[in-house]
Order: sequence, then C-alpha cells, then structure tokens
Amino acid sequence: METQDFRFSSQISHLALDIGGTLIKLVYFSSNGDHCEESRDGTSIVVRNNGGSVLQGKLCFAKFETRKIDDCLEFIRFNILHHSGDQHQNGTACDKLTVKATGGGAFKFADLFKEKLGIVFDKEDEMHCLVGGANFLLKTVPREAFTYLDGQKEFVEIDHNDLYPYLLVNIGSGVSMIKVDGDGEYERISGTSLGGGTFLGLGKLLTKCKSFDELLELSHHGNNRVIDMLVGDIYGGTDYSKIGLSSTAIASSFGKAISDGKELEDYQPEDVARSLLRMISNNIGQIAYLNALRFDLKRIFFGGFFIRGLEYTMDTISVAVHFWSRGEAKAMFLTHEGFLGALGAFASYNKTQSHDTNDLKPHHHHHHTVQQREETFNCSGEISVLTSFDSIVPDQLVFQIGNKMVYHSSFVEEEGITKACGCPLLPLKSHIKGPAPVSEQDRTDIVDEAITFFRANVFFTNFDIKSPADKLLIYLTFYINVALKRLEGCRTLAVGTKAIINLGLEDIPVPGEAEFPFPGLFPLPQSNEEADLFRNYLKQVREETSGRLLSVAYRANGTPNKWWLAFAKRKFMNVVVL
Ligand SMILES: Nc1ncnc2c1ncn2[C@@H]1O[C@H](COP(=O)(O)OP(=O)(O)OP(=O)(O)O)[C@@H](O)[C@H]1O
Ligand SMILES: CC(C)(CO)[C@@H](O)C(=O)NCCC(=O)O
Repeated sequence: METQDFRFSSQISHLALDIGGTLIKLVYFSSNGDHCEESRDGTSIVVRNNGGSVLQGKLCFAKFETRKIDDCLEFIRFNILHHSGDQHQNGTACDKLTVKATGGGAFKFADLFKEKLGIVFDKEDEMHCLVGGANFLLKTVPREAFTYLDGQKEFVEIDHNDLYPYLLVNIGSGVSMIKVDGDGEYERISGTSLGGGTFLGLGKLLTKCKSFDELLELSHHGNNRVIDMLVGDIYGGTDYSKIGLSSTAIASSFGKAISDGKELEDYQPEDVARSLLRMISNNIGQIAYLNALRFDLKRIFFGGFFIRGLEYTMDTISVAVHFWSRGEAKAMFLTHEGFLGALGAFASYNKTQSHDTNDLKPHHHHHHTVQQREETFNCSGEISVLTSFDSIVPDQLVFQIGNKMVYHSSFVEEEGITKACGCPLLPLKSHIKGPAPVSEQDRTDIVDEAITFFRANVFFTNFDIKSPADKLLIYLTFYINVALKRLEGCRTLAVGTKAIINLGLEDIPVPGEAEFPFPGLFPLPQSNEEADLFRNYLKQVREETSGRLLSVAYRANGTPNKWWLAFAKRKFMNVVVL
C-alpha cells in the first residue's frame, strides 16, 4: 500500500461534483479526526454525532476546467476523495464511494469516473441541485447574498420566512433562469444560450487570449465606448430623453465597428473584451428582469462562475435590472456563486443517508470570528464553524480550522526505545544504514506519518507536542518542506533525484548547533556520542523520507505531481526554507 493511501480516507466525506460544460466543481467535507477534545471556542469546527463523539472539519471547494478532466481525476485520486470516510477509520479498506454528481458531465463522464476511480455517480438533477445549493446557502450562510450598486457591496439579511418566490439566474456556459417557490419547489422558466461560454468563446476568438482570467484582465483595462455605439454617437452627443436614454447609454453593442471602417486588428483587445463583457452581462440582466416581470418576482439572485465576483459584471447586471425595472427589482449575488450545483449535490446526501454523521443540516453559530468567508455546516445536531481559509493551490480554497498542529504521531509508547536528545529513535522500514531499528514492512512508521500528515501539518504555525515522537514529526515535516523546495524546479524524476542526493550530502546540524532549525525543541546532547548518534539517526531518517517523497512527488512516468510540489512554497512554523 502506498503511504498516502490512508492519508485522508478516514477524514473525507461527502464528495460531490458538478460537471458543467466548462468547469468541474468539487465540494467535500473533511474532518480532522473524530474524537477531538477541543472545546467549541470559535477557533475550530466541532461536530457532534448523536453518540456524543466530536468531529472537527472543514469544507473544501475546488474547480477544474472540464477539458482538463484528467487533473480533476488526479486530484480526487491524490486526495483519496473517492474513499468513504465513515466506514474506514483504520485506513485499511479501499471500498469506493457512490458519489453525488450533477451537471451534464454526470452523464457524459460517468463511465470515465467509474473506469479511472471506481466511482459510481449517484446522479442528481442539475436544476434541482442549483436550487438546493442556493436555498442551502441563503438559509445557512450569513453574509452570503449581497447587492452591488454604484461600487457598493451590501450584504442582504435573508428573512427565512420571506425568501420565496425568487428568480435564480445561473450563468454558466449557458444561462438557466429558475423560479424558486420553496425547498424543492421550482420551475425553469427561461434560459439563454448567450452566457459565460459565449463570453469566453467569442473572447478567445476576438482577442486571442487563452484563458478566462486573461480575458477578464484585458476587459479590466478596456473602454467599451471605443466599439459600442452609444446613443450620443447617433444623436450628436445629446440624450434621447423622451424615451429615457442618456447619451452614454449603449445604443448598439459593437455597433461602431461598422462605421469606423476598421479591422479587428485596429482595435485594442482590451476594448473588445470590455464591450463583450458588457454586452453579455447587460443582456442577461435584461432577460432576467423580463422573466422576473412575467412572474412578478422582486428578487433575482445571480450565480454561476461567469460572475467571479467581478465588479464590472455585477455592476452591469445590477444597472440593467435596476434600469428596466425602474428600481422595482433587485439583483443580488452570492458569495459561493460558482458552487450552487455542487453544494446542492452535496446537500442532497442529507436526503438519502440516514446514519448520524452524514446528516448535514444547516445551523447557525454566532460567536466566531471569521477572516473572509464563513460557513456553518452541521453533521447531525451540532455546529461546525469555518474560521479562516488558506489557498493551497490555485483554484482551490481550503477552509482551515484553528492554528494548531492537528495530526500527532501514533508512536506514544516509549518502552524499549533508545533516545538521543530526547528524541525516540523510532524504527524505520528502511534498508538504509543507520542506528534505527528495522520496523516490520507492513507497519506504518514515522516517515509514513510525516508524509501522510505533511500537507495538513505544514499549515500550522504552532503546535502542541503530545509525545516525544511528535518532535520527530515536526522535524520531518520541516525536512519534507526543505526537500520539496529543492524539488520545486525539477521537472523530471531524474533531475529531482539528483537534487535530493545533493541535499543528502549536506551537513546535518543537531540541537545546540546554530543551523538546527528548531532551537529548544530537543534537549542538547550530553556527549559527543549522543550528538553523533542523533546526527546519524537524522541522516538515516532524512534519506528514507527523501526516497519516499520522490515516489509521491513524481508520477510513475517521471513527471512532477503538482499537488505535492505546490507545497514547496509553504512556510512551516514560520521557518523560511531556502
Ligand atoms: N477559470 C475559468 N475557466 C473557464 N471559465 C471560467 C473560469 N472562471 C470563470 N469562468 C466563466 O464561467 C463559465 C462557466 O461557469 P459554470 O462553471 O458555472 O458553468 P458550467 O457548469 O461549466 O456550464 P453549464 O452549467 O452551462 O454546463 C465559463 O463559461 C466562463 O465564462
Ligand atoms: C444546458 C444547460 C442547462 C447546461 O448546464 C445550460 O447550459 C443552459 O441553461 N443553457 C441555455 C439553454 C437555453 O435555455 O437556451
């Protein structure tokens, strides 16, 4: 069994996927160990099941481009998201999950996921999930909905008794408009094919830019008046006030291109991107308003990844809704705009599973401090609070709890184990020469633990040492950080191996020497023999760690595994690794 195979398998549950035309969205709940002693003091997520045991957890979001579906498969495989948490506490089982999936890709890619990951999709209807996700957020997460007008973002208090009916406009590749009358009560009343896919598709053709972010960045610096024909252009600079159009209103999107006698190359791509964004956003705002009007809906919530919290987009949509409704209807946006479908699929576990910890219900929690986003999620009766988040890799937000090292070594039994500098010289599954006793090959050793827990522990800037073995875990976490830093630029396993061999040739400081990274962590050696014994042990354990690290940081074909190498940039315990 590979070391990482048991890493998060006992902590991840409720993976849900929304596989759309452009993006794949992932949501999963990750608990940090099931019998957490920490009190609910606002710095940790605490979830109790009916038996009274406690789960700490975080809610993780990730997204991938659908055309790069292999990245998504690899991410799921690497993080072992496809293994059920609740049944496999010991990490020995390898049963696969039935995973909630929605979006067109739940159909299109079902066979691929089954073949590559053994995942069987439990398909949920896309519209149902969008509504489920929106209701879940609006009722559960404080400061989820907000208005955006005149550059001002204002959070909207949601009155649970006065939420329905509302119009949900999901701007993905295409746009769906859904009238929502209650939980599970909805009707898709309209849609438009001029959506996020149109913006990105036309944008790529017209500006030659490669990505959505690039296109957004371009649009940020552009001026739509260069290409859009304004009312003033037609009316000689004056308003057409009789019908309520100011001179600066757009009379015809891209309309100037016909009269200017210019070619595409004569325009700045920035201006093209700006006009395009304006055109799509305006059009959606207008169609949304017309549909709200059809059913007398006053509130319109906009979601989907097209919005991306972009001020210009939100402003355009808001102005369109405000303008056409003469201030009657309100455009509102959602903080988790892009994850409605995935959250709806995630929340749908609630309906189909009955055992305790899978019972996800919204619940409010009031006394926590929150850095940026906050969520409360409940697994059966108690409260979970996310207090801060950190970004591991681009496109992935991981909500992090508290600031204490949470994974501890299981090697608490010290009997019969030699120590040097207060550090137990724990057995290793190693053939490398050194003072470590040889461990049985099928048992977890401290190197397995260090690698397994690394990506969680590297986030923490302080720790509480529960046993002397934890000190070794801290040292190895630091060492893995050092080794990853050396691997950072190494594009092949061969080059990486060389870098690691060179690292192995460097002097190894021991406590009492200036270069030792954690002064005070270990007692100083009492003799030269003790210093040498510890140095030799550290050399052996470092070498062993290096070998196993190479096998996780590079794939079988010798190319780097970016999910691992992304961690080279982390600072562990505020120690800067060079
Ligand atoms: N990083 C990104 N890469 C590609 N498109 C992005 C990105 N970020 C935002 N977008 C925009 O979001 C749109 C996709 O939004 P979303 O993920 O909500 O829809 P989808 O589920 O893929 O589509 P559909 O529901 O129509 O199948 C894209 O068309 C694009 O306009
Ligand atoms: C086809 C879906 C529902 C797929 O998510 C979406 O892309 C969409 O709503 N498109 C608009 C289709 C229309 O109503 O014209």
